[in-house]
Amino acid sequence: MRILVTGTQGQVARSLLERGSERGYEIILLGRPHLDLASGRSEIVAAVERARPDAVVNAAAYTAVDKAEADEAAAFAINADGAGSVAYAAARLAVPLVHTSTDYVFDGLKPAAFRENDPVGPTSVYGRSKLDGERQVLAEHDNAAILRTAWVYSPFGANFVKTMLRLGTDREELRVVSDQLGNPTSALDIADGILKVVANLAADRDENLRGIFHMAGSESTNWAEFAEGIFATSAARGGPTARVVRIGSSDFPTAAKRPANSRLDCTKLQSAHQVSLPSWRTSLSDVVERLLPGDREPSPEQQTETSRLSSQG
Ligand SMILES: NC(=O)C1=CN([C@@H]2O[C@H](COP(=O)(O)OP(=O)(O)OC[C@H]3O[C@@H](n4cnc5c(N)ncnc54)[C@H](OP(=O)(O)O)[C@@H]3O)[C@@H](O)[C@H]2O)C=CC1
Ligand SMILES: Cc1cn([C@H]2C[C@H](O)[C@@H](COP(=O)(O)OP(=O)(O)O[C@H]3O[C@@H](C)C(=O)[C@@H](O)[C@H]3O)O2)c(=O)[nH]c1=O
Ligand SMILES: [Mg+2]
Repeated sequence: MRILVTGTQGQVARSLLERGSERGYEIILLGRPHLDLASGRSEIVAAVERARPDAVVNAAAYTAVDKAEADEAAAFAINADGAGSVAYAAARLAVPLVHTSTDYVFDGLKPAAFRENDPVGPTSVYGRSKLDGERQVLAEHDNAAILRTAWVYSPFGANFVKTMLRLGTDREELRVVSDQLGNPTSALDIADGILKVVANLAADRDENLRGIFHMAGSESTNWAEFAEGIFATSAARGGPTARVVRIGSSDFPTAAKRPANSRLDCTKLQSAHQVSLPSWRTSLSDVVERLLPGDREPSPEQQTETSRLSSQG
C-alpha cells in the first residue's frame, strides 16, 4: 500500500517513514516546495494526485504555538484551509484520509480527561486553526479519521524533550510549569497507531471507524514532571541533566495561552480501532537514547552492567 504523508521533516512524518517502511508500506513524504499547504486548492489537489496514493495522512501543520499568535493568516491557511484541501483531494481520489489534530482544541477547564464529543474551546490561534481544520476535513471527506494527539516528542524535529536536553547541557536548574496537564506522546507510537487506523479504513467501511478520535500516550503528567522524567532518563545514560523547579504558568509568560488540562480520554479509539498507545514512561527512554550523542561517558549503572556482562564472558 502506497501512503502519501504530508511534510518531510516533521516528527510524525519522519516516524511514519521509519515505522511504515519497517512494516512494508510504501511511504511517500511530500512537502514544500512540491506540496505547500499554504498554496491554493488546485495546486494541492494536483500534487496529491501526482503521488497516486492508496491512502493519505495529513501530518503537516503550522505547529509553532506562540508564533501563530502573530501569524494567524498563515496558521489558518495551513492548518484549516490546507487541511480542507488535502481532504478534498483524498475524496476526489476516493482514498481514505487520516488527519492529525491536537489537544489544544480544548479550553482546559474540564476537571477530567476530555472525550471526543466534549465541547471545544481553543485558547490559542493554533488551537482555533486546528479546530477549523477538523471542521473542513469532516465537511470534505466522509472516509476520514481525525486523530487528536498531544505533547508530541521524538528523535525528529523540534520538541520539548530536545529542548530540555539542550537547556540541560549548560544549566543546573530549569524552571518548568507544573500547572498544565496532558499526555506526552511519542511520534513513533503515533506512527504505529496511524498505520493501524489506515489499514482499518482501507479494510472496513464501518462508519464507527470514521470521525474524531483521541490518540495519545496512555498516562498524563505535567510539564515539570515530564522534564524530571527526561532528566532522570538522560542522567541514567550519562546525558545532560538539570534540577527542575516547579513554577506556575503565570511565572512563565508566553504569547499563547495553553489549556490547564488537556488530558485526552482515548477509549473510543481503543474500542473502534483496537489501538492504544503506551505511556510516556515506557516510550521516553528509546527517544532519549536516540537523542544523546554516541560517544558519551557511560553512567555508573551502565558501567556496572557492562562489566557484569563482560565478566560473564
Ligand atoms: N508537535 C506537537 O506537540 C503536536 C502536534 N500535533 C499535530 O500533529 C501533527 C504532526 O505534528 P508534528 O509532526 O509534531 O509537526 P512538526 O512541527 O514536527 O512538523 C510540521 C510539518 O509540517 C510541515 N509544514 C509546515 N508548513 C507547511 C506547508 N505550508 N506546506 C507543507 N508542509 C508544511 C513541515 O514541513 P518542513 O518539513 O518543510 O518543515 C513539517 O514537516 C500536526 O497536525 C500537529 O498539529 C498535535 C498535538 C501535539
Ligand atoms: C522551554 C520551557 C517551556 N516551559 C513551558 C512552556 C509551555 O507551557 C510548556 C511546553 O512548552 P512547549 O513550547 O515545548 O510546548 P507547546 O508548544 O505548548 O506544545 C504544544 O505543541 C502543539 C503543537 C500541540 O499540539 C500541543 O499538544 C503541545 O504539544 O512548557 C517551561 O515552563 N519552562 C521551559 O524552560
Ligand atoms: Mg513549542
